[in-house]
Amino acid sequence: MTATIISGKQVSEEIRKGITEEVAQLKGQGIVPGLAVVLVGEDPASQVYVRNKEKACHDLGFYSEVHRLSADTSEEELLALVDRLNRQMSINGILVQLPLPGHIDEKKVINAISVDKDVDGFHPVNVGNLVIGDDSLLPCTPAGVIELIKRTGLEISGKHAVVIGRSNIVGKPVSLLLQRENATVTMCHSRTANMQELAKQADILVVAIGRANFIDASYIKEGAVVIDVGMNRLDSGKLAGDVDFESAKEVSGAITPVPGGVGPMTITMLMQNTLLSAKRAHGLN
Ligand SMILES: Nc1nc2c(c(=O)[nH]1)N[C@@H](CN(C=O)c1ccc(C(=O)N[C@@H](CCC(=O)O)C(=O)O)cc1)CN2
Repeated sequence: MTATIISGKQVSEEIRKGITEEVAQLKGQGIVPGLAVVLVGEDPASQVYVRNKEKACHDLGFYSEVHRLSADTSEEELLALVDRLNRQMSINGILVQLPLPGHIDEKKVINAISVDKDVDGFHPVNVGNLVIGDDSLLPCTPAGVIELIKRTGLEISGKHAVVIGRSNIVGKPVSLLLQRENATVTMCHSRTANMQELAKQADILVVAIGRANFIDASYIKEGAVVIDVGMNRLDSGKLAGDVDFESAKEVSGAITPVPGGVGPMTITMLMQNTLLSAKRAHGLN
């Protein structure tokens, strides 16, 4: 079987084109979506992601502010900045880049972000609305997974989806979103006894466990859609997903690569959330 390679880069470009057009229309009404990104410390990967978010704002016509704070910034100082951004009219979305240094309580910071500006979709109110199926800002990576499947023209409704991983950021929300799209969802995690047997029943297999190349062809049903959310930096410096791509592509019907699969969708969905938030702030949508 020759698997379709699902390009997150290509889907991302399509979505960004649509966002750029909408932003141009809003500008005609005097509305410019604004995103504030806050980075604490000098984590090299976080610095790259923040630069990419700043570039996305520039490319798509958003107003952007990047607040680069030193690693010894206190929790109080960070909370004061979030409070200021919550009240700043030109800002529609606030994102605090994770992970934060150990002396800062991540939960406290996320809870301090205004629910309406929480473009990461991490605030407990947005998470709760996702659980009960109400409208909310959706977490970017899980929302990106759903967009990727749908825009590739693959069916979700009525399919058996198996999600490997139960993190708050990916596994849990992606399971809820697949269920919302009428998939029947099975969740697996590190204590699941018969993971291989369950995974092999999946029409759609989403993997987010943080273990490089863990899932090979022996976990995959012939023709299944395989979505790899893993991003593991190997000693060689190369990036690897949680799925052994070379092995998995021999049996799957469609598969995302790493890099170039789910990753590029994360920032694009962030821009989409910021646009949505800006429209809502002006009584549109
Ligand atoms: N506040 C947040 N912090 C973090 C999030 C998040 O969604 N919100 N997610 C990750 C990092 N992240 C965005 O912040 C992110 C990770 C990866 C990519 C991406 O495009 N990956 C590329 C490969 C990039 C590379 O070579 O390193 C790909 O997979 O093709 C975008 C965004 C943790 N923190």
